[in-house]
Amino acid sequence: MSDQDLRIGLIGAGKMGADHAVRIHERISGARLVAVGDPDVDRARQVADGAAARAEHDPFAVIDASDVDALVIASPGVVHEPLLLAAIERGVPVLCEKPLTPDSKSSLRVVEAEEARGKHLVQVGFMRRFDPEYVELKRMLDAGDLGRALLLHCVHRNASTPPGFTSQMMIFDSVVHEFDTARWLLDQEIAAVSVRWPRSSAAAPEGLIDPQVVTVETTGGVLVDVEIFVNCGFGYQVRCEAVGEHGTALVGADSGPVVHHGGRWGGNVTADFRDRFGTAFDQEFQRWAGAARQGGVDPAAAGAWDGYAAAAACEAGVLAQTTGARTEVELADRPGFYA
Ligand SMILES: NC(=O)c1ccc[n+]([C@@H]2O[C@H](COP(=O)([O-])OP(=O)(O)OC[C@H]3O[C@@H](n4cnc5c(N)ncnc54)[C@H](O)[C@@H]3O)[C@@H](O)[C@H]2O)c1
Ligand SMILES: O[C@H]1[C@H](O)[C@@H](O)[C@H](O)[C@@H](O)[C@H]1O
Repeated sequence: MSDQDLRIGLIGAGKMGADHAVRIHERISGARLVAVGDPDVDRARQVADGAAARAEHDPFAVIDASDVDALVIASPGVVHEPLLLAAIERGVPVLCEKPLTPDSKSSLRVVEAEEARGKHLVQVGFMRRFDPEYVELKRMLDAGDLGRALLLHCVHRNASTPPGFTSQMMIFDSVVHEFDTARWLLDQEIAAVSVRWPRSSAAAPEGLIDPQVVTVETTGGVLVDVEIFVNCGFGYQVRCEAVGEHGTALVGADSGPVVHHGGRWGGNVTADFRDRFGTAFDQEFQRWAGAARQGGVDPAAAGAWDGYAAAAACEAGVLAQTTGARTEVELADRPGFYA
């Protein structure tokens, strides 16, 4: 610990907040956790105790604290907007877990507040941008190694869903990652979204349409298909195969030790996102802490505009799911501030 450490306030002490607290405390350098805010103060205390930080039941007490240099928001997406607006007003850098907010209007308000403040302060936790394999795929596409990109085939599978997880959440909580990934990998916007589905898995809770297939058309003429299957039962799997004019590249093929034992061979499937993207989260946080010490955000990360664009694509996706129709994405003009 040093006097130069970035002093971080964490908001939200649930599954993700607890994981990020350990990350800050044990794995990244030049930063330490000083406060944890959660209306469930017992949870806040439990997470804070593990990192020698203090607990607050009011998240705004963390945002306003004079010993907090930067914020991590890991509360549910529906409560992000007021927290982000308060952080922007205070002028502190903030790493906000995805989604920026759950709808495009509130996301645009965050974008406008940041632009009015005149400083890039908001980073959105689309951690795939820091996964070594995705970074290599992005490099190949940028360099034109595969020729022009034509298709992305994406697979996004979760073992199971928590209670209350809805068909709409499969778009704005899960496929939001693929919307960001496609925009980032291709340097194109999402133009239109369509959603179809087969019969539901018997493992899907009552009322959940699972799996679904989301088709995305980009402004540059690339077609992206996403299988979202959130009760696949066997583990966490995220894949993306890019098809270019001269070749293909696949990210997320199973890797790790191949074990031969007891007359069988095979390997392990990761259990969840913490497992599969642990390295990406660590890298995301380390780089963000470095940028936040200088008062800003990491240019390699998703910013507020990216969060807004992903929210607009989600909105089109949810509408497409409801109406069954191909739905165009409505996007505001991109301000020069986000060029
Ligand atoms: N990047 C990823 O892969 C990934 C994975 C999981 C979750 N997430 C995101 O992380 C965020 C948190 O998800 P989670 O799974 O940890 O949820 P969770 O339900 O486990 O925890 C959320 C916590 O936030 C607290 N909370 C509720 N309202 C709050 C408020 N107004 N201020 C402060 N805290 C509040 C709750 O008491 C709870 O402790 C969500 O935005 C989610 O989408 C991202
Ligand atoms: O909030 C989680 C998280 O974003 C995971 O990365 C994603 O795989 C899940 O589908 C989603 O529910």
